[in-house]
Amino acid sequence: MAPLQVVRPPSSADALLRARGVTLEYRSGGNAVRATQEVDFDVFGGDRFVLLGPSGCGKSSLLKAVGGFITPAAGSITLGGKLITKPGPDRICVFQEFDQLPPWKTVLENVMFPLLASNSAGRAEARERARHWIARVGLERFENAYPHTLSGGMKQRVAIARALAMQPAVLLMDEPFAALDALTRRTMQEELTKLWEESPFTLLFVTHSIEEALVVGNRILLLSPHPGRVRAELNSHQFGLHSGGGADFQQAAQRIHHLLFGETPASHVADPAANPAAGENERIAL
Ligand SMILES: Nc1ncnc2c1ncn2[C@@H]1O[C@H](COP(=O)(O)OP(=O)(O)OP(=O)(O)O)[C@@H](O)[C@H]1O
Repeated sequence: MAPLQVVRPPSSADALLRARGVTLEYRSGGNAVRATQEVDFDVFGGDRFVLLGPSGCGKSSLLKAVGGFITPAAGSITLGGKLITKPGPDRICVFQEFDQLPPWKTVLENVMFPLLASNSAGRAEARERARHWIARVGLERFENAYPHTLSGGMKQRVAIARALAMQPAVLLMDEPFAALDALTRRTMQEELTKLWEESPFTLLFVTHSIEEALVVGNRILLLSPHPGRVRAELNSHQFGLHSGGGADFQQAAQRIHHLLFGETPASHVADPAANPAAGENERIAL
């Protein structure tokens, strides 16, 4: 195997979102379930940052903590230097479930709703912003449709329009395409990437698909199984929608698989002499 190169990320002082020593626990009865253990990561403005790992490693829990829905048992998460303690309109989440849209509201009403409910815009502005984003996701002909008349992919487009209309500091996505068929999933990855290319936003994206992580992300945090710990941080900006069949892409996917499920910790694979300051969690270029 060719030696892995250590990537030097921008200084963490410039991070928009910063997680430090984040341990997440759930209590049920007298027992505590530890979901993550001392997780560190930095997300910079305009990153497409992916949390990748096997089922149960705490990806969704980390997203919920960034969303402000759960509080770390230890450690902290800051956004723009401020400690996250509760949900806010600066962090909007798109989920996997198709029923995240109230069925009694039309597409237009669904997209307007959070803008109005959070007092982010008056009715006229909310309408204008909603129509803009509905058009950006290609649903202008469906403004007055109800969710039950839409396909799964169309419902996810509405959820994305609704989230981006809020202009969040970070868009949170929890396996948003996992319930779609393979072809639609690919299309949605393409559309999300295009939206980002047209006007970049900051994305924190959870998936357990290695391929999806490489296509969607520019940086990937690999988490080890339960409780989730940082296994490695990867730079994947060189891959995109059209690299799926390429040899480099396949090799990168295999390396990630090895890092996730192989026995050699990333810190042993990378050449520590190349970056003595990297510490416990190596940053690796694929
Ligand atoms: N509400 C909850 N109460 C108790 N335990 C929970 C709760 N939510 C998650 N857990 C536990 O926390 C751990 C991490 O779960 P989480 O859903 O964050 O993992 P994940 O990596 O997102 O998994 P998946 O890919 O399967 O969605 C698991 O062991 C899970 O059982």
